[in-house]
Amino acid sequence: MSREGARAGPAAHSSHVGTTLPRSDVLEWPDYFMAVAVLAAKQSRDPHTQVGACIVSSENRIVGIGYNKMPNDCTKAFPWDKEAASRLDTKYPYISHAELNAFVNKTVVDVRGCRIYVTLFPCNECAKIIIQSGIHEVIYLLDKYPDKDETRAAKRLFENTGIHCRKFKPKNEKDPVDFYSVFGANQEQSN
Ligand SMILES: Nc1ccn([C@H]2C[C@H](O)[C@@H](COP(=O)(O)O)O2)c(=O)n1
Ligand SMILES: [Zn+2]
Repeated sequence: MSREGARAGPAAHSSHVGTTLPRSDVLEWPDYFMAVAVLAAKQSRDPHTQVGACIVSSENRIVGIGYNKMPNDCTKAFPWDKEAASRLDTKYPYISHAELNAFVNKTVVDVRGCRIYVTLFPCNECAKIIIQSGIHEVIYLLDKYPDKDETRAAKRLFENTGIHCRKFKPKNEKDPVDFYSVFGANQEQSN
């Protein structure tokens, strides 16, 4: 069917008001939400890894979006380095994670029963926020650091609390955005 919509023939027309059929080739919800997370990630100033998160209610409403960033007014005052003689001179103690920012930016009081779409598997600190806030499902794009203690601890926390984690699988044939663009060209897509 053409993307411009279609004219209903006499048979098809019987269950529709008017003569023009509604478009059927729309984005599936999961692809839409992960695309929003990817777009949010593209706002990140992290020179190495851009991360996005999108919290979604059981009624498929977006209730929070975030990306990894330095706290407000700290973008220039703190380092972006991954390595330094002291961890205090790296970005890690200062950066505010995408999941935390999505939670801070929430537009509803309560996110219990929501799910979160994230471009990177959550760390243990974000896992704690997810658990404490009552989010019950995590859909992630890439498990980039499966061997890091932060990831392993997050998995333990999720397993222990029954939070369902699953890898995102696009539903539409054509990606609405290049999902893996935030991870660079040669990123492994299987994990
Ligand atoms: N759950 C997570 C884990 C990490 N991030 C952010 C923190 C850093 O900005 C970046 C990871 O940097 P890399 O070690 O790959 O240079 O990802 C996050 O937002 N959420
Ligand atoms: Zn985190």
